[in-house]
Amino acid sequence: MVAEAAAHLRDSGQPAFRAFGTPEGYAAAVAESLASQRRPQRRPPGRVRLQARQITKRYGRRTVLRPTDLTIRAGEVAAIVGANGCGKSTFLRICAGLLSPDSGDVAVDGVLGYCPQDGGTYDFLLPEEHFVLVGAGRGLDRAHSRRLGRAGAASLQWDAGESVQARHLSGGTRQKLNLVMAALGDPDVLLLDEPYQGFDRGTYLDFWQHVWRWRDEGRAIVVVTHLLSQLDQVDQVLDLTPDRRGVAA
Ligand SMILES: Nc1ncnc2c1ncn2[C@@H]1O[C@H](COP(=O)(O)OP(=O)(O)OP(=O)(O)O)[C@@H](O)[C@H]1O
Repeated sequence: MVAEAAAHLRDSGQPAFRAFGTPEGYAAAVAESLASQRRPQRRPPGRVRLQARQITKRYGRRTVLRPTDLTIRAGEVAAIVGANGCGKSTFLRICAGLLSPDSGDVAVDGVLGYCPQDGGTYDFLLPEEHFVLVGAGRGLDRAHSRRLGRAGAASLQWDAGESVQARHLSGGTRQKLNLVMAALGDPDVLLLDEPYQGFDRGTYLDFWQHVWRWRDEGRAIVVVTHLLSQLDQVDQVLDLTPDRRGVAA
C-alpha cells in the first residue's frame, strides 16, 4: 500500500495534502476499505452491459489511447486508473458516446448514466430543474424526477430543494448534482469520472457505499479513480498508464 501511495503521489505531481487530503481523512478511508471487505456473498455477475473493443484515439500527432478493451457485466464494478493525462477521461467519454474513437467500437446494453469530472451542470438552472431535464430524457414526469433527485441528493447529505442556481453552488455540491443526475432513474450502466472531487470525507464514504449498493442491485459501474484504497474491492482494474496497460481481475 505504501508503494502504491508513493506511485500515486509521483503520478499526480501534486503535494501530498492535495493528492490524499488530510492524514486523518486518508487513514479513515483506508480503515473503511478494510472494514468493508467483510461483505456478504455477492450474486454472480449478469449479462454484458458494456463492451469496448480495441478503442484508439489520437489528438493531432499524440496517441492518447492505444487499442483498449473493457467488458463489464451487470453487478460488476470496474476501476480505470493511471497517471495524469493517460486517457482515462477520454476513454470514459468514448464509452459514454460523447466522443468518437479513431477506431474500435462500444456496445451498450441498457440505459447509461454519465458523471463527468467537471462541467455538466447548467449555470442558470436550479438543481431541481436539472433533475427534471434528465428525468425527461429517461421518460419520467416532472414530479417523479424531482422526488428522485431530492432523495439522491439527501443520500449525499445535500438538500437539493433550495432555490440556488447551479453557478452559485460550491464545487463539491456541483459534483453531487452531477452524480445525482447520472444515477437518476436507476440506469443499467454508470460511468463515473472521479465523481467525488470536492466531497467531504463523510460524503466520500457515502459515495462508495452507493457504488457497492448499485453493484448489488445489478448495475454495471465504471469509476475513474486515483484512490487506491478501494481497488481491492472492485471486480477489475483497467490501468491505462502506457507501460502498465491492461486489465487485472
Ligand atoms: N480535445 C483535446 N484536444 C487535444 N488534446 C486533448 C483533448 N482532450 C484531451 N487531450 C489530451 O489527451 C490526454 C488525455 O487526457 P484525459 O483527460 O483523457 O487524461 P486523464 O487520464 O483523464 O487525466 P487526469 O488524470 O489528469 O484527469 C491529455 O494529454 C490531454 O491533454
